[in-house]
Amino acid sequence: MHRLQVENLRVAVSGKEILRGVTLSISTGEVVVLMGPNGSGKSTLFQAIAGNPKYEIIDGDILLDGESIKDLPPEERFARGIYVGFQSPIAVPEVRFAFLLQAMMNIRAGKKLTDPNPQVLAQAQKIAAELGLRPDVFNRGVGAGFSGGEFKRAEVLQALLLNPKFAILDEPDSGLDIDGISAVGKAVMRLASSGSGILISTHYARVLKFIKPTKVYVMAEGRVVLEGDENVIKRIEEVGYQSYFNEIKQAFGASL
Ligand SMILES: Nc1ncnc2c1ncn2[C@@H]1O[C@H](COP(=O)(O)OP(=O)(O)OP(=O)(O)O)[C@@H](O)[C@H]1O
Repeated sequence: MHRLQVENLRVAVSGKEILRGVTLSISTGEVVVLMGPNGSGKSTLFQAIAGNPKYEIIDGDILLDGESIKDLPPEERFARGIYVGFQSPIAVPEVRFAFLLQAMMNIRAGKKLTDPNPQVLAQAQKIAAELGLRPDVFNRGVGAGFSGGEFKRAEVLQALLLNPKFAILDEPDSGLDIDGISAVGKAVMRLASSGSGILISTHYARVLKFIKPTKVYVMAEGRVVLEGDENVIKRIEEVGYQSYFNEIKQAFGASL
């Protein structure tokens, strides 16, 4: 079993402190859902875990199996088994999607980027069919004219191909049609049952139709303020964040 821990993480962007002490953990095989109002810091956390240098770690740590990875470059974190799918992936139209997938798998296997690896495309085509992703995407540039839903499916496809220790997916359900939500939800559960640890952010309880979380975290103003189970998601959907936070405060006298 592997464990990814975020400990009292404080992160600044452009000199502004956004994360103000985030603590959470994920083990392989778990499906952890991260919720929180707009601007609470979910994407910032994902960028910091990925190692985006624009996100300055002021304090705290990120540990993989007890070892700090916060000073490692993004590619080394990737090589160690952490895959992060972003909320708004960047298009790189000059690189064919099929080439990106082959390069990604080669890097992980310690091979040269350009080494031919025809099995990758065959496997990716199979996964694309499961995700309802049109096969012509492989011959297009990365993100070149991808619709919002195609972008999201392409991110999840990469996670399925890699079967990483940890797949961290920022709102993988946003912008997807009903079939897409179902396909992505099932894919996430399959990834977890094949041993990956999953951390996904979402704004909607509809994911619960397909995803059974082992744990739910809620962020507010740069911190994790609550940990619970899927009932937390259901209640937030019913009453909204502010009323939910008020209910918790009244019940437990907690400061959120
Ligand atoms: N480069 C930046 N400069 C200044 N503020 C930033 C920068 N990047 C993010 N922020 C701020 O950090 C806060 C957290 O943003 P973040 O995108 O992490 O939130 P989120 O929880 O993912 O929100 P959403 O649910 O809307 O996607 C926001 O107030 C945002 O405006």
